[in-house]
Amino acid sequence: MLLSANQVSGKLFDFIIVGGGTSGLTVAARLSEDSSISVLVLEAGQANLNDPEILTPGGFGKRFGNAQYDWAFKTTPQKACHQRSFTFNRGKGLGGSSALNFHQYHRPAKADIDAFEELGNLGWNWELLERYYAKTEGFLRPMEKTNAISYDLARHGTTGPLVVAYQTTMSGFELPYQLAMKNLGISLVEEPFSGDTTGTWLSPLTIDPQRRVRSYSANKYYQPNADRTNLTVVVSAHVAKIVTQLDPNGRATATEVLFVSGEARHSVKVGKEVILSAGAIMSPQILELSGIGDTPILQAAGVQARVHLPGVGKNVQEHTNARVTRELRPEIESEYLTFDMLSDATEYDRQRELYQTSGAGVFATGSSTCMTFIPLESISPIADILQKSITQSIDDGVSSTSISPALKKQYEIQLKHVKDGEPTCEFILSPRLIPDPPPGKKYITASALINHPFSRGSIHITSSDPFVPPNIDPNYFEHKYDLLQLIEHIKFCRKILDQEPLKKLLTEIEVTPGSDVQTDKQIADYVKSTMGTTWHTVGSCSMLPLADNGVVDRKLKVYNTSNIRVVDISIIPLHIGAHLQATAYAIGELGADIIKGNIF
Ligand SMILES: Cc1cc2nc3c(=O)[nH]c(=O)nc-3n(C[C@H](O)[C@H](O)[C@H](O)COP(=O)(O)OP(=O)(O)OC[C@H]3O[C@@H](n4cnc5c(N)ncnc54)[C@H](O)[C@@H]3O)c2cc1C
Repeated sequence: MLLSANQVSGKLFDFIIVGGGTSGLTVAARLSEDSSISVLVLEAGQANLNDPEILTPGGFGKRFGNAQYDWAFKTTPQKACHQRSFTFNRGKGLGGSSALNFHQYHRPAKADIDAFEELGNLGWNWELLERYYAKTEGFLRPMEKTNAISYDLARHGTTGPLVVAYQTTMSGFELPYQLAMKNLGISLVEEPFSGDTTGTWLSPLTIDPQRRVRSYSANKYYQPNADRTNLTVVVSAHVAKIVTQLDPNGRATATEVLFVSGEARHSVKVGKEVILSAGAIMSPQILELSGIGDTPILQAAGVQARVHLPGVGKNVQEHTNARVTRELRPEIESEYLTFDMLSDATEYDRQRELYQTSGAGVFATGSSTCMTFIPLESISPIADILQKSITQSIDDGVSSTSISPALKKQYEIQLKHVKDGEPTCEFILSPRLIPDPPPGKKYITASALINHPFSRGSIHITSSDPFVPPNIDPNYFEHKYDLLQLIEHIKFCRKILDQEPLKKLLTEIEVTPGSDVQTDKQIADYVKSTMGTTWHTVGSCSMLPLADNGVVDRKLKVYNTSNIRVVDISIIPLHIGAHLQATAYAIGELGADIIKGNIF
């Protein structure tokens, strides 16, 4: 049930979950299955329940920058990107980023998950995570079979709360894209949920195909359980700090959580555990505000250190993306659905009406569904040279000690994945010009993503004020390899759009980067000037051994605390080749089972 801050103020709860987002509401739903324990969720944003702006699938992106839904964090100026500051949109309100995301739902490659175990987290491997991915998923078979869709039902969860389904309204580019890829030697993947993602496939989406609405943690994990008397949710409750007591060995035990609602400050008492699920930006911030982090960073921000934990807010990894856009030929454009249509005010209203009356049109669709995951050698003739250069650069860093033994372990796995031909490059076809199309034309965009960056950034507080956002530094292109790879990706995006049968749908006009951008130097400059985030930050509360700068152990317990866990996407220690929501839900499901003592 939803209660006000005053109604819970001063009260005791067994479990207090900070953040009612993707992982947080998953944990809350599972823990409150046991009616003998009390669970409180504190969410900084509003409830936003049954809100058509969230539920309408094609409305994604429109809420960016709107404080009711989006934190809209800003990064520090990025020196390798002409000092640009990037906006890191993050969902605010019940559902968190699952209320703001673009609906794509899929799993990473097996090797990505097995790497968690290789880094010292016994049991965190594909075989285990596969069960929790399935537990979330309520996969629905497509109502109509098309040539572009292939799946193996045995690999999907069909009884989980989250509706996962293929898009009912296709853009029209799905098959031409897959055929173009085939002509480029990239084959179709029969079932990308199997742990083998290498190739081309269509992503299912978290859109309910019957009701044509967003399926997300608030309407699938919270609302069906909202009448449980042992599950309390308070919205507009901005958590400021976890209060801890130290034992003689310096181990911290959470006793209270302080939060601000409106102008008023409140505290709630914790009986068993505090679970941080505030996401990759805010979970490290709350730990640091609570005096858990790297002592010099805490002191500089005016926070008294309680537990010296240097890994907090470090090891930050972020997916990046850059794009090539071409115009659709005017004589065939009426046959294809693109989001560009919405930049025309009359068409926007027509599409809204269409969606409201019949659940059809652009607003019923999610974002891009055409995905490709492949190794660099599949797309670049200089892959080998680039890979030798990054290997050398890592070796040099290790010799000069600029790369720590802990980071070396991560890089060894990354280099092994490169050598083994794991799919480190991602391509997506989007039916639109990104970001803002002029009215009257249609476009398609081939985006290239760097999914396994070698660069590492940080997220740290600079103030003890919980309303001052942390300093977010993704440290883009710390390693030149990340940029050099992206240059090769852009060249391949051009090849994709220049390949039949896609080619014949397009005019000769390349909108971005444009035909005058040809040399590697020009492409590099284009990437630095236009590249975007993929909203996929991980690593800021890494699950790693303490000696390797870990923040949580394999049971997601914060080191040197007795009852504080982090259960969200921030615990991923090494980035994965997938969009993150499926993994955020799986971490929530697995985290709940760990807390219940069902596993480990
Ligand atoms: C714009 C965008 C598009 C994306 N598109 C996709 C996609 O198409 N497919 C995909 O797989 N993934 C996508 N992702 C990524 C994926 O949705 C997220 O990685 C995932 O949902 C994160 O889950 P989380 O539980 O870690 O954090 P969140 O879901 O972000 O939850 C964190 C919650 O904590 C709350 N909170 C934060 N600070 C406080 C505080 N101090 N006090 C109280 N509450 C607090 C927040 O308001 C939020 O509700 C996208 C992400 C974004 C932002």
